[in-house]
Amino acid sequence: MPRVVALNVGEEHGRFLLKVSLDTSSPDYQSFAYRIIVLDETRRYSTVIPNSEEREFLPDPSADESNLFLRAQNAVKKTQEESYLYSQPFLATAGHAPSAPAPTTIRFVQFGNKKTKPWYSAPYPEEYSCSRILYICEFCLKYMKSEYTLCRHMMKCSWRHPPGNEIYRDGKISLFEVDGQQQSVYCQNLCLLAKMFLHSKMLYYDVEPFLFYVMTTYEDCKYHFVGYFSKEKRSASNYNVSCILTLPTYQRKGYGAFLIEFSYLLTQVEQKTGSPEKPLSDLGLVSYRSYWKMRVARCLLQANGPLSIEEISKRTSMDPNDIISALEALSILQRNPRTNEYELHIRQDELQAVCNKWDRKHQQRVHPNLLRWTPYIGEAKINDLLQHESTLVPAVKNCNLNEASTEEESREKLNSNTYSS
Ligand SMILES: CC(=O)SCCNC(=O)CCNC(=O)[C@H](O)C(C)(C)COP(=O)(O)OP(=O)(O)OC[C@H]1O[C@@H](n2cnc3c(N)ncnc32)[C@H](O)[C@@H]1OP(=O)(O)O
Repeated sequence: MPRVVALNVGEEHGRFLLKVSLDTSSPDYQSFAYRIIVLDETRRYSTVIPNSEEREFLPDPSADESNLFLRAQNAVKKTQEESYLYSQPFLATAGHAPSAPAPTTIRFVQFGNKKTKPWYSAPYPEEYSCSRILYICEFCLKYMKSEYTLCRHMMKCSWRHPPGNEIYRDGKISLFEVDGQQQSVYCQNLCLLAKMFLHSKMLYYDVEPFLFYVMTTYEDCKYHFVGYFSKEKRSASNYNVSCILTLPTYQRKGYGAFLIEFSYLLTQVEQKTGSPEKPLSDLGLVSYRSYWKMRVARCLLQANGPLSIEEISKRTSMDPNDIISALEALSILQRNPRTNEYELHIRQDELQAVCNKWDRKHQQRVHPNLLRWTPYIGEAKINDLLQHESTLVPAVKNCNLNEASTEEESREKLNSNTYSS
């Protein structure tokens, strides 16, 4: 009888399975290099992978294997109960996230044609958390348990880009703005995906107050997902990024820096200053520190007169605290030990070196003239503006008053008049 050397349990297509790798040194199995046997609830071997025609060579399971199966089945049932608890949305959004990561058996994520190992567990529904490989459609972000389901889905899925407005395009790079309120399922799926690469992420289901900026690369007539950042529609704390992610397969290619630069461009258009939501992850911190250093160095190099931190903040849209941290990182801000006062020690060649290094590493830059975007103002504000506009344009107002019976109709008419002219 071959010796069991490894096992893995899970549920597939409603069947409870035990996958066992066998020691192939047994004489009966000499011709087999490696195999996985799937034992089902009836405790009979039901499938042999990879060559199902070799099934006839397999003996019935031994008592040991059957016991192993029962023990594993109980263990998995317990894990499923726990993972169900952690997957409850109210726990995740009410700030009661578990201190330990939720139990999961997901070892790989198949995203498009790329397979990645997740870094952390995400609260996918229990039947998905128990899959060894989670299959995700790279366009609509629907998650599935088997490759077969994904193949069937890909034949039907007509999405070829994120469900929002394309607000930036530069060659193959595009950015789409997706509203969490209008595309809640897509955005929830995006948050679950992000959770697999972020330890501290808390938002999974309450996506309505956020806008999502999704970055894609265009290839084979499709927009392939690269990364994204989310942003509160109205942030009381002046955060301009809530969560940022580059898919691991695209990391360390400059896309993260591009997304950061893009987020500051939006803040600049809004005529505000902003900062990323805290706490930052380790990777978030390295990426932001590197960007802040370059941005402040460039601002100082371009200055042709005295500059205050407030003025740097205005020019860069950065929060003053982040500017101070960048000045310290550039060793510009120093405390005079004699006077105990802070002084700026600027060396142009060092600042230039910082900028040159950044330019060499980050070929893909954000070009503000390619942005097609107006800041989010919300439906209530649009209604206010429309009302205000109707008092400013008497001709349109008269036309509406004559023809429209309700306020809503008159707004619709005003809209169609404004756009058709
Ligand atoms: C507000 C928040 O959301 S904080 C959470 C941030 N997000 C995460 O932690 C999710 C997982 N991580 C990620 O998605 C990515 O690592 C990101 C988004 C943080 C960075 O994306 P990337 O595409 O890798 O960024 P990019 O290639 O532009 O590199 C940015 C800088 O970080 C550095 N960096 C990126 N990854 C690493 C790494 N693994 N080790 C060391 N440095 C790294 C780069 O060297 C670069 O520094 P440089 O400008 O001095 O060369």
